[in-house]
Amino acid sequence: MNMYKSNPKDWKKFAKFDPHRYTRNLVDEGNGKFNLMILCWNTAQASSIHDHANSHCFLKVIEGHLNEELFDWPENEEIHLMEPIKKSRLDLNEVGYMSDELGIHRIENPSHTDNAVSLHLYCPPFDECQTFDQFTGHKRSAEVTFWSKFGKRTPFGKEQSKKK
Ligand SMILES: N[C@@H](CS(=O)O)C(=O)O
Ligand SMILES: [Fe+2]
Repeated sequence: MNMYKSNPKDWKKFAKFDPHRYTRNLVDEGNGKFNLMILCWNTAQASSIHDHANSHCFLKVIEGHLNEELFDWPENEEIHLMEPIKKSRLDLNEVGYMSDELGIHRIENPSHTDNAVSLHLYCPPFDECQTFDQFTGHKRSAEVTFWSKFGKRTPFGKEQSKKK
């Protein structure tokens, strides 16, 4: 991942943006052993504070840049404001690593003019994680979803219910 130098030609067809939320676009399922995905961050889009469900997470910025805020796991249920213990910036072609052992984090495209795109490898894959409210420290489970898989929009809304 470190050696790869971003070339949009390689990944453009997976990079789908949504005006309301950052998107997760599945590129490869690694025979069930890992998930490789492209995440697209419109201007000012961010994830909520979340864990990584015991998975190892490698990410590389392949367009624009991203900011990461690292937090400690909340110790108890008491209402408290979560303060970042570290803030870092990931520039184009930079690689980061995250796991539950390091804590929990939040990623943001801080730019108000430029999109950002990142390549994520999760091993093992996961379909649920926990998200945390920065203002209370309270957590809840959240299903993680793909905006597209292998370049095709994932069925959603009416289309999805027709299939059930
Ligand atoms: N771990 C997040 C993206 S990020 O904010 O690291 C996800 O899989 O959606
Ligand atoms: Fe993350």
